[in-house]
Amino acid sequence: MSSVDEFTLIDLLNGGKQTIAFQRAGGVETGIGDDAAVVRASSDSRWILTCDTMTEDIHFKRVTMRDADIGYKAMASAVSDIAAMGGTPRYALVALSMPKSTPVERVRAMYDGLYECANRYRVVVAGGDTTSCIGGVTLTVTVIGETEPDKALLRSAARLGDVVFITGFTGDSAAGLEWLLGKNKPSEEWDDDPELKRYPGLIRAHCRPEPQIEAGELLRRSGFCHALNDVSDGIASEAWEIAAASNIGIDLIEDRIPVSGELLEYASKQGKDPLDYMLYGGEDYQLIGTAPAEHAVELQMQFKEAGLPLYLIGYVHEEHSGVRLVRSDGSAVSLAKRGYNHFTG
Ligand SMILES: Nc1ncnc2c1ncn2[C@@H]1O[C@H](COP(=O)(O)OP(=O)(O)OP(=O)(O)O)[C@@H](O)[C@H]1O
Ligand SMILES: Cc1ncc(C[n+]2csc(CCOP(=O)(O)O)c2C)c(N)n1
Ligand SMILES: [Mg+2]
Ligand SMILES: [Mg+2]
Ligand SMILES: [Mg+2]
Repeated sequence: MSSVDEFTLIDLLNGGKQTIAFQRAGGVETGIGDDAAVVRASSDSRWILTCDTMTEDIHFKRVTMRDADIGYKAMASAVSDIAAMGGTPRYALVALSMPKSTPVERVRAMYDGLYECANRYRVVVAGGDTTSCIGGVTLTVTVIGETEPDKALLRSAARLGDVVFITGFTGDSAAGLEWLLGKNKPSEEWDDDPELKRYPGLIRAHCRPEPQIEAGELLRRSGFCHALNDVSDGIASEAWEIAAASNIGIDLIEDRIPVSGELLEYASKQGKDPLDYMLYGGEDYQLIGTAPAEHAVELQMQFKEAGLPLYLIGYVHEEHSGVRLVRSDGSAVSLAKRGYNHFTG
């Protein structure tokens, strides 16, 4: 396994040409390769299908998340992939695997968090599955969302003449994770430690991410959005996915990428560059996408009216493929397709 990275592995799992033809005949309009699949539901509706897994020691530890956060984030990360398609989440199925020794109170707390998130985004939990397992707790949340025909916002839709936007701060979650791992304190004891109250925004970003459903729906309804992705693996990795799927290049302008005050403070205390967290950290669940430059101001106005932020952080480029970072002095450096990768990271 060590020689296969996560993305190469997924490419090996698409079932080959016959399966793709079978998927098309079955009404799958967008299959493996985007944040979620798009499937014909009726003449005027499309289902959006996605699932996301959170597993102990890979996505969370006792020292990085409270039990209620684990359930909340499992639901939030799956809902986020519906936002990344510009869809409206409707139903969820939840698969839970846990060791026989797991205290029932722990599971209860996880589900309190999971339902809190589901209620907030109006997702109906319609069922699931439960098994014992060897090892830690694993939660897999499948979400079914909805959109209109030809309205799903795909990674492959970026065009020359587009600007690149993002819906909010990135890097906070990765910094929060680093801070919590450094503290190494079981979450039950966080309240007793005043030090842990120093970066509430970073901890919130890591433990209670906010999937950008409202922004995704606004982007869909505006009719201006071309490509869209949610930031689960870091800006660099997600921008690369858009560039590769759309066959274009992307330039990100360093000074335009929004950064939170807490991340600036935290990174400077650690003697680190905040950009490392922003570009390569992941689990931010903001939306990054592209829209035609001539509609950028109007799109920003619509976001302003809705009380939502939208930052223009770059543009689509034809002179290169991949992603570059334009620094303050005007120089452009290639960004590695680096980010969180389950099998190489
Ligand atoms: N084991 C698998 N079998 C079939 N398809 C898969 C499998 N794992 C992932 N996929 C598909 O591959 C595509 C990319 O999946 P991936 O998990 O990288 O999505 P993402 O939204 O980019 O990232 P994240 O998991 O961080 O949300 C999706 O279309 C997904 O449905
Ligand atoms: C204890 C601990 N160590 C590391 C991380 C970081 N991490 C895990 S998965 C992932 C990418 C998104 O997941 P996926 O691609 O599965 O959606 C990231 C950034 C964490 N959250 N907890
Ligand atoms: Mg995604
Ligand atoms: Mg995934
Ligand atoms: Mg996801």
